Amino acid sequence: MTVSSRSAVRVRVPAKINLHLGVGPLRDDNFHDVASVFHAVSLVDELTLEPGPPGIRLILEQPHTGVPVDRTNLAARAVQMLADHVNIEPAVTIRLRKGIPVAGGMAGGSADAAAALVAGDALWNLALPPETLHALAARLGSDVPFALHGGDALGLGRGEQLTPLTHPYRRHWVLATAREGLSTPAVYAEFDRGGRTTASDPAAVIKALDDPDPNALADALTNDLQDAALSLRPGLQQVLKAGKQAGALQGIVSGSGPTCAFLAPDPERAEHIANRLRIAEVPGVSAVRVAHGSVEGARLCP
Ligand SMILES: C[C@](O)(CO)[C@H](O)COP(=O)(O)OP(=O)(O)OC[C@H]1O[C@@H](n2ccc(N)nc2=O)[C@H](O)[C@@H]1O
Ligand SMILES: Nc1ncnc2c1ncn2[C@@H]1O[C@H](COP(=O)(O)OP(=O)(O)OP(=O)(O)O)[C@@H](O)[C@H]1O
Repeated sequence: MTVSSRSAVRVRVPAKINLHLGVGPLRDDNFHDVASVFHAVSLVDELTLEPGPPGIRLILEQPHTGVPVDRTNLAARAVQMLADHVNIEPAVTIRLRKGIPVAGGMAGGSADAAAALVAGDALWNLALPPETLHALAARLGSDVPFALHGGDALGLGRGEQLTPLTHPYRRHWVLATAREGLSTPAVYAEFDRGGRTTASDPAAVIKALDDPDPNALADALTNDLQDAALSLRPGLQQVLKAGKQAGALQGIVSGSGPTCAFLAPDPERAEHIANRLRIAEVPGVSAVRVAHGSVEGARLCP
């Protein structure tokens, strides 16, 4: 198919934290049913898509070990899937600037896939309905649909069946990223070895989102994968302890980890906690960053 194409488009896409991650038993398709409360935070990747030579070329704007630059990159896979869907031979260059930690439990690759779908839709003037983009996103990965939508949402099934959760409150976070990533399948496999069969109920976190008091949310934060992540990376116990000592209301492993997310009462105290954590120099922590949520999902930059 021949398409009219713009010169270049740029998309910003956020990371996620799971405010609640309830995990059920392993399904026949080797995924787990989850009850996830997703929360998009202001740590972003930027993806630019521009016309290029035939094929899909990917350029990382800063070198990143662990991020593939071939067709296995989730952004390249998303562009290919979109092109196949509308019967286009792609001829594009993807430029990726990563602000989301790699293999950090913050859905960085998923974010790039969502950004690539939005960028391809715009570059090729497709104007696909949101349901089509959502369906393509779900085929790319369980966290990809949420990266398209952003905000706060309950995710059921593999995490791809989304119900938006609306509330007026901004939350303040300190994120301690790790020097070394954790593999999501490895954390789920460790969870299976634990033999747990009942997923935690997300009701308390959903209720706490409607409460202006951040202590309510702090008390409700839950991650059924946390013990598995801690068993694979025992040093995270020390990170969680250091965040609490630095003044966080609560600390939690983000998704499959190893990033730890700490809830702060307000922006000033988030900065203060971040500074104290930096000074503490906890082993294994590569960076400490402040973020807020929720923020919107993958969106074109003006
Ligand atoms: C841990 C979370 O980030 C929480 O939001 C997600 O559940 C993981 O989502 P994701 O990285 O998009 O995962 P996918 O790319 O769909 O799947 C990668 C692997 O994670 C495991 N996986 C993922 C999602 C799910 N509901 N159950 C699983 O068991 C499976 O081993 C799967 O092969
Ligand atoms: N665009 C991408 N950015 C980062 N990693 C990618 C990308 N495409 C593919 N990958 C591969 O995916 C692996 C997981 O990276 P990612 O940053 O998505 O992990 P994650 O944030 O822990 O995922 P999640 O929270 O969704 O489980 C990486 O180790 C890398 O091999």
